[in-house]
Amino acid sequence: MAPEINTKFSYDGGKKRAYVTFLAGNGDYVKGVVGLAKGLRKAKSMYPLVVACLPDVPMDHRRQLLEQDCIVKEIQPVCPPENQTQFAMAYYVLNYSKLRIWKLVEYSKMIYLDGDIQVFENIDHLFDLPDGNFYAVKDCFCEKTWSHTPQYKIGYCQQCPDKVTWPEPKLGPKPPLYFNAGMFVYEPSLATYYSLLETLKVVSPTPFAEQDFLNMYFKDIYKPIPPVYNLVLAMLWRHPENIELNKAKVVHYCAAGSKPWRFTGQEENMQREDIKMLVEKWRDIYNDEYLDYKNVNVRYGQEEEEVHSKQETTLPQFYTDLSKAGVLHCPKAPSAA
Ligand SMILES: O=c1ccn([C@@H]2O[C@H](COP(=O)(O)OP(=O)(O)O)[C@@H](O)[C@H]2O)c(=O)[nH]1
Ligand SMILES: OC[C@H]1O[C@H](O[C@@H]2[C@@H](O)[C@H](O)[C@@H](O)[C@H](O)[C@@H]2O)[C@H](O)[C@@H](O)[C@H]1O
Ligand SMILES: [Mn+2]
Repeated sequence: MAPEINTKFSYDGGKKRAYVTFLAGNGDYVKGVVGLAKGLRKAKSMYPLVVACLPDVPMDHRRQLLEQDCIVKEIQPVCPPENQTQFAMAYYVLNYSKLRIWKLVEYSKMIYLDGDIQVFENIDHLFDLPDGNFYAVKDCFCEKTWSHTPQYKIGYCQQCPDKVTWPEPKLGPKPPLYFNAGMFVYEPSLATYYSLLETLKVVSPTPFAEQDFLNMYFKDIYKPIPPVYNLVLAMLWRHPENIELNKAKVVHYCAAGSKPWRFTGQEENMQREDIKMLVEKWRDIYNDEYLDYKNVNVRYGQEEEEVHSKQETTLPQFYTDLSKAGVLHCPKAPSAA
């Protein structure tokens, strides 16, 4: 039996890096997190996956995560101030607990991924984005879940800002760019962590819970990154002109009825061929036993070679992508040689 090899490095150039996700309850989101762990492995990510678990995550679910080589860390819930807010989804109140990930200061840079996200292509290069900013993909305001907002009411969306002009005289300044909080690149920091918790005490909760809160808190350092890094499924029918499906590196199964582990195809848009293809892509990874941690060690050696040889060739494309997106004004990309 080949010796167990630790197939994940947290360090890169002396700085500890890791992916992190959030798990609550004893329901079926654990399947999402197991799928994410296997997807990161298939994409040959060099960094571990930390799972921030609320106390109500049962031992059996934690065992499944440990078996997939996840780093399981228990976090305490974060409750927003007493409020009468109608959250877009009742369970969003538990999502404020995501704020605990700013306390993971054993890491210098982390990429947060929802448990209903899958990584189909290596995105390790995002860890090399310049420090001091908050990187995430712009969300879309066109789904019914946004019907409470002025932008929805007038048909305005940041994905197509010229379609409906924002009526500044009537509604005041255009809303700042708004990100989807299912995926973001951030730097853990105790100062930020305590500031977030203190600020939360004096901010009234809103329908998109911690996503609204994070957008408000980080609005001055938020830098949009291309939608290939977080394909919010509704974009496929709301803004297909902004999407190149075959280039999506990260897919976020956040549309109603799209969670792959409980997909029935009954809900609106769920009979679309692209949706059914993406659900199958997720299930292929989840059901692939060769991606289980216990089965990959023996093959680790030769695959690692591939990763190293491939690594040098991904950086220039990455810099081109992000400088094109206006995120990075970087000097001439390093030569591929
Ligand atoms: O019962 C739940 C609900 C949510 N989550 C976590 O909270 C994240 C945000 O919720 P969700 O993805 O359902 O929100 P959406 O992106 O669909 O609005 C999930 O991805 C999970 O990581 C969880 O662990 N258990
Ligand atoms: O707690 C609020 C949640 O808000 C976000 O989900 C929304 C958002 O994407 C809307 O734009 C869509 O219309 C909607 O379907 C979707 O559920 C995040 O994905 C999730 O992680 C979490 O922060
Ligand atoms: Mn999600």
